[in-house]
Amino acid sequence: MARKPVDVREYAKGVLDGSRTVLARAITLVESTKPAHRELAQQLLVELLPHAGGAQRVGITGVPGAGKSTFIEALGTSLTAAGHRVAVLAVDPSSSRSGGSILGDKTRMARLAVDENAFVRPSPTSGTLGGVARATRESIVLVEAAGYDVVLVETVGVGQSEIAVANMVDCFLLLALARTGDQLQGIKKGVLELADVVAVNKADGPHEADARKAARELTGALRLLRGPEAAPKVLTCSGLTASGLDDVWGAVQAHRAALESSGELDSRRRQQQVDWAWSMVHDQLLASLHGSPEVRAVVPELERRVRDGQLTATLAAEEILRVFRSLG
Ligand SMILES: Nc1nc2c(ncn2[C@@H]2O[C@H](COP(=O)(O)OP(=O)(O)OP(=O)(O)O)[C@@H](O)[C@H]2O)c(=O)[nH]1
Repeated sequence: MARKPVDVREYAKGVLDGSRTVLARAITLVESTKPAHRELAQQLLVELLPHAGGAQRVGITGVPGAGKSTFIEALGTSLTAAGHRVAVLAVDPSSSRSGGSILGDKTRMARLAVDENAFVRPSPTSGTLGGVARATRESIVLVEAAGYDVVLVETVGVGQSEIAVANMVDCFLLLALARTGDQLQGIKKGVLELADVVAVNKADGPHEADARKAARELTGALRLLRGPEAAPKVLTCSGLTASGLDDVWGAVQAHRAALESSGELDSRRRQQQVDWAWSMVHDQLLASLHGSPEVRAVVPELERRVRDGQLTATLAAEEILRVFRSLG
């Protein structure tokens, strides 16, 4: 077993040399919330940033049961067979509550987990969505520096985590399911607005016709929602039989090529960095507000008075902010 790296240079060298053990440890470092680790992690990221940015970053979402792990396993193995190096990361804030990650679990991607050209990492399991998303964003830098040229970031299609993932990738892929009667059931409008490519999954055997019908309906719905120009392409595929995966990957690449030729890829990534900085400011301000004993001392009473109609929400917010600001 490799010796544990002790300083930033050693970490950086190990990552750049493609050591999986050091890469795994470096990710653990960026996931840590301990101040000493945070400082070391930031130094490491500064060191590795010049070597990052080379991968195709793809977000993958879908409701639980949409077949994300089967799809990623099939797509990932076909990409490694074609000579790519594939990293799979995940954003699953529920894992911080349950203590166990439902996404990116190695046992769900048995073939990819033992593929020497793939690196599968479960979702970080500590902290808020902001914290989990930060760790995953920083892990993208690490896996890119380690030479992975495709980064797949998986997220479960419930809650705010899709927005976080859409903001860290070049292409956001939605895996949908055919559901007779109500094809849009379970897919939130917000996710339809974020998707760059949509694939109706499990288009195999007796489900194939339903999947094609769902794809047509989704195409119509997306044109209404986003306009004919901006509406993403809707395809059908099966993670189980691997049919249609080439087309889905083709659509992901076509989307990237369009972004690249218009110069938008670069500006999108730069804007993502700015948004990321601000989202950390928001998270940290809120965390220090909620963590302050002075604020906590006044909040229950203010909330009670708002609930009872004795105080307006505006005045309550002003009072909370006044107490927070007075702390200097
Ligand atoms: N027919 C068919 N079944 C599939 C396909 N992909 C996955 N399944 C089945 O659907 C179920 C869920 O698949 P997973 O790949 O675990 O799905 P997931 O979206 O990761 O699900 P969660 O882990 O619950 O989020 C499993 O029973 C799979 O065998 C597919 O392409 N076709």
